[in-house]
Amino acid sequence: MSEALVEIDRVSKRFGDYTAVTETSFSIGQGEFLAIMGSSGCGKTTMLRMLAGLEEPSAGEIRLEGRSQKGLPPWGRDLPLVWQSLALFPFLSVLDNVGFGLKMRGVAKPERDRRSLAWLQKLELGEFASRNVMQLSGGQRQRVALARALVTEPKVLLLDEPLSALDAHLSVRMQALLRSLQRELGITFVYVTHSQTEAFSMADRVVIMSRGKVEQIGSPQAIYRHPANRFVAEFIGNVTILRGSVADVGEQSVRLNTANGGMSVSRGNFSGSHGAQADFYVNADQIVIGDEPRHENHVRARFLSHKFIGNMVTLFLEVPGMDDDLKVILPERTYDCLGLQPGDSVVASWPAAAAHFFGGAA
Ligand SMILES: Nc1ncnc2c1ncn2[C@@H]1O[C@H](COP(=O)(O)OP(=O)(O)OP(=O)(O)O)[C@@H](O)[C@H]1O
Repeated sequence: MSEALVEIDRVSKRFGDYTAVTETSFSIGQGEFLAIMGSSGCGKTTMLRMLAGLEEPSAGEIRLEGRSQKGLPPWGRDLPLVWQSLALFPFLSVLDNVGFGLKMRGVAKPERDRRSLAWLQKLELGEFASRNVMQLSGGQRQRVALARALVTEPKVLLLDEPLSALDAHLSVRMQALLRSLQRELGITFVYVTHSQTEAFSMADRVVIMSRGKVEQIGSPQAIYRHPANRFVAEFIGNVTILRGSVADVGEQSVRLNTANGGMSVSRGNFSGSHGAQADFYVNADQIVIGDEPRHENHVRARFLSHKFIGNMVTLFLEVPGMDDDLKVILPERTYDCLGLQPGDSVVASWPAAAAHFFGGAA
């Protein structure tokens, strides 16, 4: 990670008896695009509001460029917040909405208008400058909100689900715009979202939170391939979790006895010993389906159902002795070639390299 711009140092937030964020620490790098994800109510927005100065931490400290932000009001920070509801002023023109932050900072009208117009042009909204914001489309308003936040040239931009009210097509366009803008400006973005697609397509690193705690921080690839624990694996949803007792620890792989026979798992930095119970996960996109086993780990399964995600298909297979369905992700074409019908019997197989222990990636 690049040099830390923001440090969240053992920060907690309590609302009465309820702890929304529990002693959380992580740093955000200069110019980084950081996405925060997690189940509903896990404390994402509270974290963002503390960064923005809309809530004070109950304990711990937030530092920007090494300076404590304690007691600083939102307008005294370099951390503006753009959120889903936008909060544009309906009675002001587009230009005056964008210039509002500059007005609060005492910038004179001609300079304010010059800078606001430059941002509107950058976001392809120049022709709408004199319009009332209520006469704009959802996507245009979203860009006005962005221009309003960026006009003060903040060090960090905080975004709370800014695209959730947009339709899928517009959301994809806005994702591309946000990403290129962030790269071009070199501004640090902290982006709260429910959408894995948004987080994984835009962010340099993703923070996964659950019940006020950070479960994992890492690149989208690292989180996708090596979830740190059961929560992250289930949240991301691209693996099947299995359990077995250790039969043999080899150099490259570990042999386990499971309810479905012996299975080999990448050893990574696994340190358990013979007889120990261990959870492991199998990556859904590394499982092969056919009539015969093609890899050393294999189970006979019954095809239950499928779900399209873009041009990939997730298959759900029932395997006797397994608590959860076995998930398999295939390209749509491969799935079509298989011609599967619900109830069909198949063999699913995977190499040891497709199976890992939690937190065990070498
Ligand atoms: N002002 C408040 N007073 C009391 N409880 C609050 C307050 N703000 C948030 N909470 C509680 O803190 C927890 C975390 O809320 P937060 O809004 O940060 O969650 P979130 O992860 O952003 O959720 P969502 O994805 O649903 O928006 C929730 O249980 C919420 O009810």
